Amino acid sequence: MNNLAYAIAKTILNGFERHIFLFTEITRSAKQRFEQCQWQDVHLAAKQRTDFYDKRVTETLFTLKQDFEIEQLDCQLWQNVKLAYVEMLEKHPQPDLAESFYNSIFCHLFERKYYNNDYIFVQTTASKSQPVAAAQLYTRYYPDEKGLKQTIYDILAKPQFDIAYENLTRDVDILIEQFYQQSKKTHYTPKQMSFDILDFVFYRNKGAYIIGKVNSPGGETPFILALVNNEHGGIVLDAMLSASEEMAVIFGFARAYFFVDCQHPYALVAFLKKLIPHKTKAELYSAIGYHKQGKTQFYRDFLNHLSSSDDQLILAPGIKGMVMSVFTLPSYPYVFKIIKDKFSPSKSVTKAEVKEKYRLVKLHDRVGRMADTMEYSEVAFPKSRFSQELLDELLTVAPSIVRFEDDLVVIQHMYIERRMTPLNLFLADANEKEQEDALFGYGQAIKQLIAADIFPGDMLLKNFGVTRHGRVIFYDYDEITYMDEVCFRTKPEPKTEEQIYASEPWYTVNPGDVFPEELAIFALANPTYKTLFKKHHEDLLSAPYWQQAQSNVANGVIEDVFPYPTEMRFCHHYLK
Ligand SMILES: Nc1ncnc2c1ncn2[C@@H]1O[C@H](COP(=O)(O)OP(=O)(O)OP(=O)(O)O)[C@@H](O)[C@H]1O
Repeated sequence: MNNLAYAIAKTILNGFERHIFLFTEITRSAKQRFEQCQWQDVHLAAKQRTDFYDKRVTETLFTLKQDFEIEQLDCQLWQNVKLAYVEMLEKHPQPDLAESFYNSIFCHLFERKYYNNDYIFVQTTASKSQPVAAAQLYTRYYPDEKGLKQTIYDILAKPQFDIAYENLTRDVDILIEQFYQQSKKTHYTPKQMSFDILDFVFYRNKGAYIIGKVNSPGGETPFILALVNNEHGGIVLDAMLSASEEMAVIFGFARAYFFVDCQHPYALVAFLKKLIPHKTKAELYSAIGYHKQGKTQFYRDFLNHLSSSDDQLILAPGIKGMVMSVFTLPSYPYVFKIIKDKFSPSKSVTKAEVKEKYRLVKLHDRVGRMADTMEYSEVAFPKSRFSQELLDELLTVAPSIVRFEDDLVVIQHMYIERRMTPLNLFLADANEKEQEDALFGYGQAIKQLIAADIFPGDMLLKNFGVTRHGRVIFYDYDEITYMDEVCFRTKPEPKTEEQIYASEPWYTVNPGDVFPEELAIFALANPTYKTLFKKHHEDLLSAPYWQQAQSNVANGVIEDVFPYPTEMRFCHHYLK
């Protein structure tokens, strides 16, 4: 192997290792933030960590350009760089992530035509790595040895929290009862059971989660145990979830990423995939904070799906966006969103501002109410897979970023996110019970977003989607702002005839003024929807609710958002 290739490969690996070092450091400190209720710091750390990867890529590119004067691709040299890198990864604990980092570097340096396995890791070589297979991820407990309760105490003591549990006896009794109620597979004697518990606590927002499974002759019962801090120096077991749908919601694509101090994400993702089969590996990588790896994995999955399907990419059902053009592959549950070259006159944002808003959402706590997006550059699709209508549309609305290369359509920049059913379409097809649930969810989504310092801007029904779990999620980010950028007002009462019949507002309206009562006029014009919405969220139709939310945000109040139904909380068993 030539020395130059080796030196370049080593520089890239050094950049990656610095990334892992800093990522691990900030991830590890999540335990302390949980114990000490440092909720503002939790958000800050989440924001900072999401940015780490891009920062390390930029630094590494700088070093490479400076040390090796890289300009044009030397084919032989870079094939050797990849070989040297593969060799270096043989005993590496995170070969999968290191490969993605390599891809990021290469793709920043050279053109798309070289993005193949000679130069980058389109396909991974990581699964052959030994250390990953040997990773110690979980501890097996046998309740027969010390008794059921003591075993559960041992499991809960393992994280070695610096603060005590508020009332362990009470919580463990409820926990045992919950297992009994939720899963028949746990109806066995301690002698017949064992528990596999992941050695890492998952931290996110104000919660901590212990994840594992019960093994018994009846089969496996995967579960997630949610812990919260009572903010008076005690930890409380808050809920136990064992239904796979509920577990999937905890790992949902609209949540912030977990902080999990695991040095073997490849093995952890494989373990989680068995517990929550609904989730793809890509989603699980993202959920544990490796969102760039999630992106790599998503693209691999998507290429596989493309080669094993034959349906056409089409415009996404629903009302067309004024800023984004959105398309989808019916057989794949994602949408592809591109920013149009020109926006409708009613939109005053610029392309750069739209990108900035999407970035804000990536870094902000999404509180289970904003879809996560993956941002891609230079994405190539086979031209034969586009419907003519879609191709015509893209070339009309975004010619500057769509081009043809041989039989490919290459899109210079796009976002990819989970496909949902637009709320306006969902409501049109729903029965009254489903409509009520969805409108309840719509109001909840708005309440949780504003409590998390996100003013959604455009709250029309078409800007929200309904997931397959029935959750309502916001996905139109071009008008969002922080709460202190708006002024919530009540419309003044008209007094004179002139004012009553005025076709334009007779009072002054400043930029940033918002009249919450207008939500009922614009978003809820349909009287049935308005009535159902008002049943649960009448408060959202007047300014004081919003002003209170705004002042809470300004005072640093961070509300609890539980990623599970409130009726599952253990406190219902002892608080009356
Ligand atoms: N995740 C998704 N799942 C399903 N459909 C979606 C999704 N995201 C967007 N759409 C569809 O594409 C349309 C336009 O998307 P979006 O609201 O993001 O664009 P926009 O240009 O920002 O909209 P607006 O004109 O309201 O500003 C939506 O109304 C919806 O029909």
